[in-house]
Amino acid sequence: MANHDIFDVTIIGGGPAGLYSAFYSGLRGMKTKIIEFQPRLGGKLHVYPEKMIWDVGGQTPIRCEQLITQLVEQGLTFDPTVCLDEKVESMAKNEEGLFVLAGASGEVHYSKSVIVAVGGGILKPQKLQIEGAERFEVANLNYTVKTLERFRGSTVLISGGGNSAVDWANELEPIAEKVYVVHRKSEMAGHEAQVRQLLESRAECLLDSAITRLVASDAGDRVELVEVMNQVTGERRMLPVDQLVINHGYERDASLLENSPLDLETKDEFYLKGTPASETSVPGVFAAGDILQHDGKLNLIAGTFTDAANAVNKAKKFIEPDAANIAMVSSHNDAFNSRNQALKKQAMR
Ligand SMILES: Cc1cc2nc3c(=O)[nH]c(=O)nc-3n(C[C@H](O)[C@H](O)[C@H](O)COP(=O)(O)OP(=O)(O)OC[C@H]3O[C@@H](n4cnc5c(N)ncnc54)[C@H](O)[C@@H]3O)c2cc1C
Repeated sequence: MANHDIFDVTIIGGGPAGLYSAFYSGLRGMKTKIIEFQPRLGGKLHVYPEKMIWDVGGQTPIRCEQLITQLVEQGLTFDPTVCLDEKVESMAKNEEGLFVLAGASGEVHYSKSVIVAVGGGILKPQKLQIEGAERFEVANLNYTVKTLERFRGSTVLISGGGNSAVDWANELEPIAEKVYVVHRKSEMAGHEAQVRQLLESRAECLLDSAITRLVASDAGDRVELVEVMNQVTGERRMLPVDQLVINHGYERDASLLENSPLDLETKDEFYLKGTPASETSVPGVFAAGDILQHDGKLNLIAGTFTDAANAVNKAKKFIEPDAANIAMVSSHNDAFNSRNQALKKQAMR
């Protein structure tokens, strides 16, 4: 036990809630670790990096990708320990009162307090159910639209009919050579205005249809033709494509809370039932972001920041009962003295 590094707070999840928690716990002088399943920080924002975000206070419209960069930079201000590619499989408490987090890597993480910031859990895109499809993933089979530029001047086939599929089709339509949208139902399921925009655009929507076959290029690494079958008429079409985008929703891995032998009260069998001050039913375990549920909960990026600051303040009091309830505001906080001087020097250059 003595060989293990013990953290004041361990944050599970590196999305907006986890990153702001890391910033704020650093501000409160806590020894902080952040554990993220994905190979990068930023959370669910990586699902929509090209979208413009308008509803984060103090940010004029900002590309989500830029917001990720800023959130990460702020989250790392106080140099927390960051473990990427690590899934926390369970949380328990040992006889010494420490939280013990079991990582899928085999590593065990020890902490005096925990902030659960896992959002909607681990999201994995539903894969295209065609044998051998995975071999095209490096070349032109995509599960997200990371940059619009990748699709400029291309013939793109999007499979899916929900909000994201409709959104991507609308964004790609003006820059792509041709956009096909293949959806297995007879109507698109996205927001009404966006569906109308799509139906009135140059994009061709193939409803009641599904992908039945992929034909590879001569080199075998790219999809060249996609066979689409109308499930009502049985008609099959072979469509030449440059890029294929699959948006069939996400599988959600919510096993963390199920596997944890702590008396954590949940809501709708997944969310952590908590207080507006980010406390859960287990002392020492706090929650922030989309995973936290209470009557006043705001499921926005902006809401994650308040949750995070509350969670950190409560965690600080949990491990140091005599600590102040909240941190000194940043404009008067000594933690920034040397950084402010460096910034001033930089501005004078
Ligand atoms: C398409 C789309 C558009 C959106 N647009 C907006 C918008 O314009 N404005 C707005 O305010 N909000 C928007 N949202 C909502 C916003 O993205 C979420 O509210 C926000 O990401 C929640 O942040 P979070 O940190 O709680 O969770 P997440 O961003 O989901 O991050 C949670 C992180 O925890 C990790 N994790 C989960 N389980 C484990 C585990 N066991 N071990 C280790 N790591 C784990 C996940 O990999 C993930 O990185 C949008 C959401 C979507 C899907």
